[in-house]
Amino acid sequence: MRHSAAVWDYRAAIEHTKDWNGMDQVVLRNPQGASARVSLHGGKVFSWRNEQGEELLFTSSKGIFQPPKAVRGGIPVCFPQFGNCGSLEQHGFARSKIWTVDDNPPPLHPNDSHGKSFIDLLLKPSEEDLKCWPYSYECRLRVSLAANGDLALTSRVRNINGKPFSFSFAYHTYLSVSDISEVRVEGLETLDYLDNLRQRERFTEQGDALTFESEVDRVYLSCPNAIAILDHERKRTYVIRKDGLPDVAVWNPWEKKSKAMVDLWR
Ligand SMILES: O=P(O)(O)OC[C@H]1O[C@H](O)[C@H](O)[C@@H](O)[C@@H]1O
Repeated sequence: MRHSAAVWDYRAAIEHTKDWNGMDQVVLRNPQGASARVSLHGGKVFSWRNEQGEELLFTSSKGIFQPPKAVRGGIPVCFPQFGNCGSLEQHGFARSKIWTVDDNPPPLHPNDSHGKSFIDLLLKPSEEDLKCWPYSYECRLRVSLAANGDLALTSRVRNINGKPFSFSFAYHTYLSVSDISEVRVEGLETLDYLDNLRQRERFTEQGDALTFESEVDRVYLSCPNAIAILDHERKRTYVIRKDGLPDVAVWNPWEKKSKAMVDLWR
């Protein structure tokens, strides 16, 4: 008896293109029509759409793309520093560097490859970069879009020459939500957090879910590996799963009078 099966060619689901500014970008698609767009500027996922074509990530309307500035929105990669806890620029330099595509990436695990498209991006220091941060590293970012539309980001940082260094790392994910007063975050209850609005003083979360009535800028410590963001108005729930990253930062700016998100960028 002969068997036949449709073979999923992940390469066919990847499109290399350019944005209006001439910057290289990569579009991943899944068979159901979901997509993710990744810019080589910053290695940033700046669009993630579901099967209905709805955008799931927020990008500032003032975020006109002008390298080397990082537009506020999408999923900026914070490396080798998160926030301003170090000598480097806020959130490190990775989000404003030009990454390259690895044309020969390690394959997906066979049990986890059906209908999945992915791209591996690499960041390595230039001679100029070494003057600011004198460590030889290779940062790999794999962005994958699954058959069910799930988006996954996986990073690996390699020390190239054995000279020790320490770093912090974060995915600064901007999710698109409706009215912020209709949003709640579940999974952070009872946890300790550092409040950036109070000189990083330590508090314990008291509510049964986090809601937003004013500006919030916190780092929750030692979080569970799944949290949920419920958007009641849109009837949409984002479940964020993580592995290997202990803390969760929650930031929502606030325009006091209009209760609208402050739509700024630097
Ligand atoms: O303005 P950016 O550099 O993009 O950073 C945006 C925000 O990032 C973090 O979440 C910080 O805790 C905030 O204080 C900061 O304002």
